Amino acid sequence: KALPSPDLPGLHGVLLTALRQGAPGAMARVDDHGTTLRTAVGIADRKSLRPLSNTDRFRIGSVTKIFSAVVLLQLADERKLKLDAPVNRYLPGLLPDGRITVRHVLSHRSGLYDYTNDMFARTVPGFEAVRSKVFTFRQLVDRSLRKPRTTRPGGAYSYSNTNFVVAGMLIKKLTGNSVRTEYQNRIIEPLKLRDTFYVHPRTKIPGRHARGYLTPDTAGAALVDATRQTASWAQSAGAVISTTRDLNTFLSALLGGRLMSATQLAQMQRWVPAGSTQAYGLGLRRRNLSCGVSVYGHTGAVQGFYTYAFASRDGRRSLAALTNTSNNGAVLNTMLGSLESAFCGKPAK
Ligand SMILES: CC1(C)S[C@@H]2[C@H](NC(=O)CCCC[C@H](NC(=O)C[NH3+])C(=O)[O-])C(=O)N2[C@H]1C(=O)[O-]
Repeated sequence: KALPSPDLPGLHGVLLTALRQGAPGAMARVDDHGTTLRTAVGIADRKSLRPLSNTDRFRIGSVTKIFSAVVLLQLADERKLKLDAPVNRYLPGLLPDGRITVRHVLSHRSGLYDYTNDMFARTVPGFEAVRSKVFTFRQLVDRSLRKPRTTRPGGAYSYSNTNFVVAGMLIKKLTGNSVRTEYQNRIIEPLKLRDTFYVHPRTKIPGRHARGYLTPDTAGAALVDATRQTASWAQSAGAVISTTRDLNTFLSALLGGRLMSATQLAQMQRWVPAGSTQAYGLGLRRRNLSCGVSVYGHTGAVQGFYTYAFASRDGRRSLAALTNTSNNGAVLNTMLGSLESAFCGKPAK
């Protein structure tokens, strides 16, 4: 069943609402069976007032989790990894519970506590305390292990960045390479993602980019320029930099079956409930939209940037949307409307 045509005026309206709610800028790109629609409002830089553009690079936050999941599923195709094997088989002694499997980790059912809950309990002080820090994967996992598990292994979905730090450790151990090398070799180069980078722990976003502005917890307080950070608190859970075009190329390739076997793509889409209109697979979210269409991708929230990156089941239509603010629930919720405009078209009269 063909999707309704994308509603570009509606999409533009969503972005203008995000501006009214405090985002300096917002943009979106829809790629639909070879046709591209773009829209951008507001500014990339609050000092120079340069307008935001879809050519601007930005931090994609947890959309990074799809990159990590793709690498591990390719390793499963190469028989270097079994999804239902315990993590401790590959990383002896890492986790205190030998029952936690790779699948549990990639579907947020490991029960591993999310260390960012404490790290960012106070938004700006938490960010300032880590923005220049470089962490090892082990240090991040150790922070998590100081707290009790949130569920038994294979229990209910409970989102945790710790899971995708463990995913990064698995990538390093199973390939002998850095996460950066594996992203480059398996995703960025094959798909020619010219504006996609993993530069951790360098703090600069390479080339032309949007500046990102963190909204403080105190209402009315000035936005904090969060553009420069190591993103070392996130790494394989959230440190990739990209653009709307590259994210659409990536998601179209993924859902079009060009990044792994059909068997592994099916594994990636074994869903567990994750809220009333959401489900989670392996590093992949499914969102059910008001028009009955389901879309597949991930959201990202990293200091200064909110990202939505989703595609249709066959990958032939994709949307990437960005606002250069974060810690602003109204904006995050408003931007959900970009999915409706892109995949459900004009609302019924
Ligand atoms: C579930 C999410 C939305 S949050 C999760 C991950 N981002 C983080 O865990 C960072 C949270 C702190 C970011 C910060 N917020 C605070 O400090 C609040 N005190 C801000 O808004 O800039 C990501 O990205 N994921 C999104 C996802 O996966 O969809």
